[in-house]
Amino acid sequence: WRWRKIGHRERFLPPGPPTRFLLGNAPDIPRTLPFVQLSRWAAEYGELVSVKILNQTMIVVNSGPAVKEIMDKQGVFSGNRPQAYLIKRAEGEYPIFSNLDERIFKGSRRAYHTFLTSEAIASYLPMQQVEYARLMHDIARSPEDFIPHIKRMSTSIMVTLLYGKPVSDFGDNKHLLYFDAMKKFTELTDPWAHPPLDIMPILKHVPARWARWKGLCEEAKRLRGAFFDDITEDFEARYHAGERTGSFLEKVLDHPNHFDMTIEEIRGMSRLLMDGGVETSASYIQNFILALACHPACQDKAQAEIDRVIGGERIPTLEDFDDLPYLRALIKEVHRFRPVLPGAVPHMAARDIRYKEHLIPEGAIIVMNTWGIFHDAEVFENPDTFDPERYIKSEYGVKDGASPDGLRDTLPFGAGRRICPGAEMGQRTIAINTMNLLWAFKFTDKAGKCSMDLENYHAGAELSPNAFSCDIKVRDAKRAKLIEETYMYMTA
Ligand code: HEM
Repeated sequence: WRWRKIGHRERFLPPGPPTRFLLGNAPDIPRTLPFVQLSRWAAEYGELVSVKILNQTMIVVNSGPAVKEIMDKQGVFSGNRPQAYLIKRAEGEYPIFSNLDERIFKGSRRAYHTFLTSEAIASYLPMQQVEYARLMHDIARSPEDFIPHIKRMSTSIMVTLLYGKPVSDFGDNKHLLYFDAMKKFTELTDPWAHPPLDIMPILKHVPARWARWKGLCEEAKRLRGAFFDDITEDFEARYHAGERTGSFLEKVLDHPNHFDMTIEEIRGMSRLLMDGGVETSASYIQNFILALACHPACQDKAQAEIDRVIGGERIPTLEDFDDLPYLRALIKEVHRFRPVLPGAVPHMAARDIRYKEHLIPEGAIIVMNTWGIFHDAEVFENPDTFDPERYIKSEYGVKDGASPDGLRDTLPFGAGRRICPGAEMGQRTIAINTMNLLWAFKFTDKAGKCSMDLENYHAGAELSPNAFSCDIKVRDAKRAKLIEETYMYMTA
């Protein structure tokens, strides 16, 4: 009789869409942009929605207050991760899937808390400045390649932070290898593309000729190895020869007992930091440029502010950021309108969790619906309209009379015990690059082809615009000269 219950919603669960025998709601969740469907259900069923995928329960959290109560305040119960056999098979030690009580989770969080503090991040800045300067220089030289230039910058920022050497020192196109490997790797994270191995482990024994996923794991492992082996071996050789650049990994290896991690686990942690930091930052900056091209009035306003505060005689510095309220509003609106991780990264309940009249059972997957929260018409005026002014009118962008409870600037970076450990670093990369780009360039959609419609984004856990082109020109000759001189100075 237990079989007959598979796929059905238990009575004690929060409400949700009708289920089907065995499959539950699996057929109703689209493979592309699933968060749109989750948000429709949020509008229909409320701030907590339960979804069944075979016998697995998924709880979708759709409001700021619910995130605050369930994920932030009860973070110790809601901070585990669901297992992902395919990723583990391809990656080995990789702390994103570790649970809160595991040694590797504790060691890596300790490392983040020690070496990703505000002071530590400030100490990496001189190493990274050259990358920011190079991005402006590269875009000025070949504006049509702005997307590869952004990808190079974000890869290099992280390689420099972690391994103490810019990515171009490993070959001019090394960063493209990383993005190729990530493409295969993210295919493994598409839950609808593979058999449900985490729910039905017996499927792991299917012979390779009938299991496409086995070949995919091997391919992802090979491509990731082609990128990381080189960089890791180079770093370890330099480290053991006594070279010190002040990088994150050096600092961890200098204190082996403090973190209680094996060398394999430390290597896994640095791969995870790369994966956490590279594509997210690159996607955000592409989104930002697309927003400028699509909303020229917002671009004009941000540039007028930059010209007033900074002028054209010097390049912006981080200290300018606090004096640019419109730019800060624009950054927040891009995060709200097109969040890079619209469903964050799934958590799992370590035990039963109560919220109001609801019960989230132990073992349930918990999805923070960042998209749904940011597009809730009860909280945001015209949520489907791009409008940075909402963040000038109110700190969290909410409409008159709506409560900002549970909203915070770090919401796009997740929640609770798993909140993104690179949030401050990511915000800093975004602050510097957005100031620089607005100061340096005019972005124009001359062909009238730029659009932030969702159909121009690719599917997957990450919301990143499809490749697009826009006309990019340095704003004047004085700025062109300064860009060139700064780059020459930084690389001298
Ligand atoms: C635009 C930039 C970024 C965005 C939007 C972003 C967003 C996120 C989100 C939503 C999560 C999931 C949090 C959760 O489960 O509740 C996450 C996790 C993570 N991020 Fe970021 N992130 C960014 C940049 C970075 C950077 C620069 C780093 C590294 C320095 C980083 C490292 C990580 C790591 C290691 C995790 C996994 C944490 C864990 O499982 O315990 N991220 N990020």
